[in-house]
Amino acid sequence: MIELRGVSKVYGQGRQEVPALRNVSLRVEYGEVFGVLGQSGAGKSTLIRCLNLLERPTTGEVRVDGRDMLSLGPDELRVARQGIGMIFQHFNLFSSRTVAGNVAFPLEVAGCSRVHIRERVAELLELVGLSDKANAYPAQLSGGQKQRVGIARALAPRPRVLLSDEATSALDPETTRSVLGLLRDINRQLGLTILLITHQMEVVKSICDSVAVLERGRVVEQGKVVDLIARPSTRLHELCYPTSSTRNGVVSQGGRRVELSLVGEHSTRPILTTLARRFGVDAWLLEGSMERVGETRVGRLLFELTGPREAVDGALGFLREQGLTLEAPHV
Ligand SMILES: Nc1ncnc2c1ncn2[C@@H]1O[C@H](COP(=O)(O)OP(=O)(O)OP(=O)(O)O)[C@@H](O)[C@H]1O
Repeated sequence: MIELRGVSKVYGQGRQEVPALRNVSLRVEYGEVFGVLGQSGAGKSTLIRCLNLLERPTTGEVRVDGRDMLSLGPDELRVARQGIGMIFQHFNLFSSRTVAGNVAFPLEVAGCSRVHIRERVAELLELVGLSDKANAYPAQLSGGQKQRVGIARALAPRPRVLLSDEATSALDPETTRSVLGLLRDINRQLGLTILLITHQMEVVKSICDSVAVLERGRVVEQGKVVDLIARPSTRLHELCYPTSSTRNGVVSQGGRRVELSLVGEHSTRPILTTLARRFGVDAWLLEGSMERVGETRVGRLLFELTGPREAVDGALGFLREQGLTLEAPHV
């Protein structure tokens, strides 16, 4: 659906050159919610702007919905952009237009009839839960409501792709959750592909199917969110559990230290009790957490096993056989 191949973007010239993207390749499948996670200055805005060609890459290829974006002439590009909706951190609403007027705007630009516009606007306001605010002005709305108007406006021309530029960064945690929930519903109901850029791990955990981690203009990691979070050696895991004691060292029981990720069904089993019963080892819990990543429960346990060497080896072998993601950091 969206593909970047070897995309680089350098701003400025000569000694003023700033490389914002370095050889970025990524692939977003149809119907996915794909997150690009990165700190300030990582190149996220540049990346999203290279997708709809608000910024032209210095080198590389950009494909959106089967179109080679860099080969399009001005008219074709205008049509292609109608298939790409966008929402923004600061909403970018017209303050002099009502909610309905804001949502109607792209339809007016596209030359749609008044009747069609009226019907479509009503339908969209219902979708985002703002039917009762049609005649309000942006200044009379909360941040979350403003972003809902932004979403309705972006969806008006029935885009195939929605780009979200830090859409929840200016919102409080509860409003963030409700706007993310709306995006997830829209993704499911309309089969809309969503690419969002964010610096918030919570956003990735709550709605993204896949993620690319961007650091200093490079994609350092890319894949399914659950798979990456569950593997202790990944950057996403490290970002997700920043205070992990595996590296800092906690009070040791002198045993074999194990870090375990429990995904889905595995997270519901009494794993430590099983080890104790079956192998006669003691499991000393050092750290643990259980949370939702999208709709999957993902648990993380850090513990030490003590007991006779063969028993500990047996317990570790058992964990491996169970297909549990297992890492035994050096003690
Ligand atoms: N128009 C420009 N001219 C020169 N340098 C730029 C321009 N736009 C961005 N940059 C530089 O490119 C790099 C990436 O910037 P970009 O805005 O893409 O990052 P970002 O991850 O979106 O950051 P933030 O989250 O702070 O918006 C930064 O070093 C930035 O200073």
